[in-house]
Amino acid sequence: METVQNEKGQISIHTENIFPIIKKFLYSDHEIFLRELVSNAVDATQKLKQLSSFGEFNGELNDLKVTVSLDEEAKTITISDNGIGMTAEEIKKYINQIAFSGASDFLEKYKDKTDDKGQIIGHFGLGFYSAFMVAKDVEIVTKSYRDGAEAVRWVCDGSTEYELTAAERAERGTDIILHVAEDSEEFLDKSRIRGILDKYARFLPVPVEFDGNVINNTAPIWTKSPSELTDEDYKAFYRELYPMGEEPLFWIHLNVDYPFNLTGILYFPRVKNELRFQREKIQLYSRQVFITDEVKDVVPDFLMMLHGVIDSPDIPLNVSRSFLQADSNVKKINGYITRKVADKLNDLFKEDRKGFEEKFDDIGLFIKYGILSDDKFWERAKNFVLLKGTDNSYSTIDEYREKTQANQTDKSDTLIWLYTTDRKQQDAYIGSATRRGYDVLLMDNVIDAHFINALESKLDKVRLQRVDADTLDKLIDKDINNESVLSTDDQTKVKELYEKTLDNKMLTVSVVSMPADELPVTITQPEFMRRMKDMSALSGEQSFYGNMPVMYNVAVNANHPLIGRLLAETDEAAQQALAKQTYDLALLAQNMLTGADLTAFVQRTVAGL
Ligand SMILES: Nc1ncnc2c1ncn2[C@@H]1O[C@H](COP(=O)(O)OP(=O)(O)OP(=O)(O)O)[C@@H](O)[C@H]1O
Repeated sequence: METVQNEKGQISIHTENIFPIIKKFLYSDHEIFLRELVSNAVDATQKLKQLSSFGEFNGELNDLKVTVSLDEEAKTITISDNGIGMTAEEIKKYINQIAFSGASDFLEKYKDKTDDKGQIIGHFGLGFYSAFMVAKDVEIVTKSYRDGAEAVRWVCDGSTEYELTAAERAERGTDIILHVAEDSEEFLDKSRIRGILDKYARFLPVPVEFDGNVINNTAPIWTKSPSELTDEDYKAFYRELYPMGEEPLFWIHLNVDYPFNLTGILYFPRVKNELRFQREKIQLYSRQVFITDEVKDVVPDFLMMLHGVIDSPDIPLNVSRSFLQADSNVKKINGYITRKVADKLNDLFKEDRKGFEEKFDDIGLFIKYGILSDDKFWERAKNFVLLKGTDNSYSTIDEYREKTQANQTDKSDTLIWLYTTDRKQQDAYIGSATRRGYDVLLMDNVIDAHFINALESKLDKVRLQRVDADTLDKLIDKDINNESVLSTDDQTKVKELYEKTLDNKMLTVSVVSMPADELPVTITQPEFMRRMKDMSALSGEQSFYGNMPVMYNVAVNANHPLIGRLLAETDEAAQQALAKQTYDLALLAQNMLTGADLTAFVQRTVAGL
């Protein structure tokens, strides 16, 4: 039997005192002391369980648990467990030596390597000594599980000296008693401690009791096998994570053990047409201990709008961000998650096309974002990303190619896909296009300006044009010349008349032979310039294109009967009035007639009735 020799000693033979550094360090993150101590307590109970399963511990396990308690009067926080406990020798070995050198190595390594908030990323590794971030004295009262072990007390006042004495403790296990320092009394508050526990200890595998309640779910569903779980389990867990959230669309259960360890559940939330989706909704755990919800770098950027949890002991948590990005495990994890997500989407598409279409308004944004940011994802997604038509039909890229091949291939053998960014505003143009049997895609999502560019660059011989980018004969130029009823001379006259009437350098007038049933005048905005302006508006940055004035083309339909009437008119004022009226009608069709111009138009029209 071991008898405890009372002793005082030096923890470290080094002269450098690490405690002032611990105190100053990670200032805004002092709360993690509780995570470190509670996870040590959990580890102590898990170790006992393991010993028992190996037959090395034959006593009663009883109910393994961790208790956190607060004594506001005595100004202490106590973390107790009924795990393996420690003998005096073990304290000297684990606390004085290993933990101390671990903590000082950690400090040595990371004290200069902080991020812009002055924090160490991941902040793992400080371990037991993080207690001194909030405590002036730390006391350990512990009794080993070993037969006949005696209880011991270790006390340290934040200098490198410690005291080890015999103590009283009825059962095996450990109490870590923190005598809270004056500047940390904020932690002597029930709701504060509860808040910290809820954050870090919510899914720890052993019951954690505080204030008479068990605060954690010891078996969160990501630790279970998918075959044990129902849809309702996944939904219930989502509600547990995000009580305010809408029901998720679907989810992916992640489970790998080679070449890295990772489990988790990723949920697809409903996002609709929002680019400001909520980020930082994925929580990162390491063996059920919450680490952070800043998963940037661990999860591919385009998957950041997913929700859920990832649990991996293989993600290095105490390295700076730039190291994390370069870490080969993190890269593999990124690739794995991207693959799993693509697989899931592909399955959904194959197994339930209708359901996939119904969800597409929600997941389309995300799929398109993935296509834009990750070529590997594009390789998969090109088979299931859907294009939505103004008739609300959905086609895959291949289906759409087939659908439009016959009627929308131009003279240079390029497929022209027409699209609208605003169904209402561009209604007149959509109408003209569909009358010719052309299909028009709906590209009204915030991300579509970029998606359109991506499609053009990834697909061979496909170009996208907004329905109002030019007259239809120019948009899909099949080299068919419509006969003009006007002579070349008359065409010049019409052009000059419109130029004089409109008197605007931003407008380029041309006379074009179009079918007689199209509008007499059409206003179009060239595709390239408009797209550049849209993209620069989306990026919110000042740019060359963003600052360019808007130029429009005014196409006068040579074959429209009104233009014939215009030429026949002998009075110049009447000619100009007609030109102006047809131009205003074109503006009106494009929703561009506003303010005083609109008022004048209405008055003129009323007067003419
Ligand atoms: N509640 C406890 N019961 C039994 N042993 C403990 C307890 N707390 C700490 N120890 C012992 O002290 C050692 C040092 O703890 P410390 O938290 O500094 O490091 P760690 O848990 O090994 O690693 P890290 O915290 O960096 O993941 C532990 O490995 C364990 O052996």
